[in-house]
Amino acid sequence: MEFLEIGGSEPYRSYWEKYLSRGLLLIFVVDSADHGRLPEAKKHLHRLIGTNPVLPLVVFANKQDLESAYPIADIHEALALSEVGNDRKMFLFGTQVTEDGSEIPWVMQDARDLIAQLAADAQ
Ligand SMILES: Nc1nc2c(ncn2[C@@H]2O[C@H](COP(=O)(O)OP(=O)(O)OP(=O)(O)O)[C@@H](O)[C@H]2O)c(=O)[nH]1
Repeated sequence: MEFLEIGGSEPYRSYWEKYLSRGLLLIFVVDSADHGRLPEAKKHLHRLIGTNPVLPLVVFANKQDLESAYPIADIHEALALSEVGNDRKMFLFGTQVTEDGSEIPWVMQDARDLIAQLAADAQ
């Protein structure tokens, strides 16, 4: 399985749609503590998934270790995930990673298994 990580900053955004058309699923990572940018993340997410009505979507609400992080329910609301529709498989995980990557939380392992399954189903 091949993963392509495309940065979220402005200069990289033009690549999103280009590569998405060749992808088996979309993994969209947001910073749960960056409250100010969630509306922008929501806008881009909905624009992206609007190009393919059935592409499976996995959202990582990352940085859950930070005190200021929005809980999952708030991320769900902020990204308007209830508007994603019933034709698409959609999953939302609260995630966090350690700085040196030494610990892989169980939720990441579950997410990995799910992603592998979704990719296999899409092939
Ligand atoms: N506390 C905490 N910090 C994190 C977590 N994940 C990433 N970081 C830190 O956030 C900073 C930015 O991480 P990047 O992954 O480079 O940022 P990014 O937003 O993905 O950058 P682009 O790929 O350019 O969009 C780094 O200092 C990471 O160590 C997390 O779960 N918790």
